[in-house]
Amino acid sequence: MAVRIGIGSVTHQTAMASPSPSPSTFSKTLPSPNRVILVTGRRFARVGSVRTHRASTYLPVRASVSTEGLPTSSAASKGVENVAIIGSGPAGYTAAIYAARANLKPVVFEGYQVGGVPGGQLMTTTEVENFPGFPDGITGPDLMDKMRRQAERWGAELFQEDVEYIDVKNSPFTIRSSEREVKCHSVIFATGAAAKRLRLPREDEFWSRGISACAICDGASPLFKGQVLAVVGGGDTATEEALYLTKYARHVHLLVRKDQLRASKAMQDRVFNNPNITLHFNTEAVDVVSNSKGQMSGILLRKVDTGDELVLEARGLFYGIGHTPNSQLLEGQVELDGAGYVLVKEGTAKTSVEGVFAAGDVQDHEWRQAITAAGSGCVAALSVERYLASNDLLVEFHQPHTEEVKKELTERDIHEGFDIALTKHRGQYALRKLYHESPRLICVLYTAPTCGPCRTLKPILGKVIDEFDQNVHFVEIDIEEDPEIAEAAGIMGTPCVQFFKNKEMLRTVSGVKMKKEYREFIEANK
Ligand SMILES: Cc1cc2nc3c(=O)[nH]c(=O)nc-3n(C[C@H](O)[C@H](O)[C@H](O)COP(=O)(O)OP(=O)(O)OC[C@H]3O[C@@H](n4cnc5c(N)ncnc54)[C@H](O)[C@@H]3O)c2cc1C
Repeated sequence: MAVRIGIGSVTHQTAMASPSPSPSTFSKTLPSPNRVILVTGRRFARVGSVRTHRASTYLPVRASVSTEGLPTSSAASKGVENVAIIGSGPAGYTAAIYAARANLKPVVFEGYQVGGVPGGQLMTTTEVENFPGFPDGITGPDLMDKMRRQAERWGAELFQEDVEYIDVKNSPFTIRSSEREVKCHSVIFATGAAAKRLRLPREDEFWSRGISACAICDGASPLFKGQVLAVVGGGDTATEEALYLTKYARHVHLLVRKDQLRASKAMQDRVFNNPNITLHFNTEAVDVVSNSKGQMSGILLRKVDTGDELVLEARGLFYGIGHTPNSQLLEGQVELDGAGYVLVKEGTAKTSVEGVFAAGDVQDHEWRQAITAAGSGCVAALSVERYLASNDLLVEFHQPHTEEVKKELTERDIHEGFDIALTKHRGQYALRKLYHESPRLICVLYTAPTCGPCRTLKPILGKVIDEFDQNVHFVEIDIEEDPEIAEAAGIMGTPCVQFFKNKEMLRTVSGVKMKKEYREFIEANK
């Protein structure tokens, strides 16, 4: 049923973002001096809120079509890429930066839903305080956005797609996602690991707001400093997390489901001898409880031997129940350890298969930090370069130098910039104008600056909108810049997409959904 909401007259003006193609050229240089291919490409000048930026892009043309009918990535020598990188956490993007700077033009599968979101685990956290170079800290999504832009700037080809199939038994290797197939001489596997969760009823509500899976990352944050905290688990991870948290917490409770610890004897002794840790055996967490301000205030516990339930006062709950490496695609092809971590030769990124390298948490059950993942991504990319060169497989791609044109938006741009003929817009001024004047279906994306999934959704939705250019209008609303309009539209969280037509609200879609869901709705309502 259609719902009507009122978006009144224009009260505030903001800038618009709209792509305008301008012709340019780029060259792709192959090793032999007489093999230089010049191709006319396109660059897009974007008018953002403060400046215009010209970025070089590779030609958006697919070189060939695979036997399966899927497009390949852009042209490489005989359709075989130097390297495919799977994963877009710190390991994947660092590998992409190094490989791109080595002129390898890496193809990066950033992922979409399987094994995390594009940008990896840090997209799910707020402040990152320990990544070098950011003395005042940086939010996880901002850090990953910077890494992504750096990879893109040096020429990495990025696809927000999950890899569904890999064949590294036959050379060249085959990587297949839902949308394309790539043949490549080498692979960097950087698919990370997911912290195991308890799936408590209110877990999503308090994730990063009281519940965490990383004491080293979050223990010192103001949310937890000086508070009573709890850790779940009985192995080395949980005991280590509990001991680490005693540096910052007022007191730490260790919740163990069994009647004993699984951790090493040395760790057990350290826990038993620490007066700031209270052990609770035969105890499981059932849910978290909150106070009247909506903050986490305790944990509902159940004694597994008696069934008794009680609330333990605590402001934080840390999961120390292990991680699951995202290595399923390599099962049966590359050697994994008992827990599924990719085995690499010590001190290298080399796996049991030549040309297949692994980096980051998927091969590291011990350190699991952004900086160690980034470091191993660097090692993997440099190893790929050596591998390709020593096997005479390396094909170099050179990007032309491009200048960045900065333009401050003037008041006049803002007043006169609105053009209903353009498809993509930004801000409440544009939304109000379109709401009243557009005959097209209007797709509104509500975002927030610190929302990681918003950054995942933006390019995805952008591509779908491009498919329906002229049939749809798109507006992005930053709910911090335009709180009134978000409130009027009843937005409770971001990302959120609303569709309007003829002043009727047709549908609200919360969170990040598969591309086809947006595509099908637009197709049916355009
Ligand atoms: C809540 C939280 C807070 C943290 N805070 C900090 C911190 O403050 N400091 C710190 O140093 N570390 C922190 N960490 C740890 C840090 O995030 C990880 O160590 C780091 O992200 C590992 O990087 P990675 O590149 O190996 O993998 P990930 O970041 O896990 O990225 C894996 C990537 O692989 C992709 N992927 C998976 N499967 C597929 C597939 N089939 N196809 C395509 N792509 C796929 C995913 O989409 C993702 O992009 C935190 C972790 C969590 C969970």
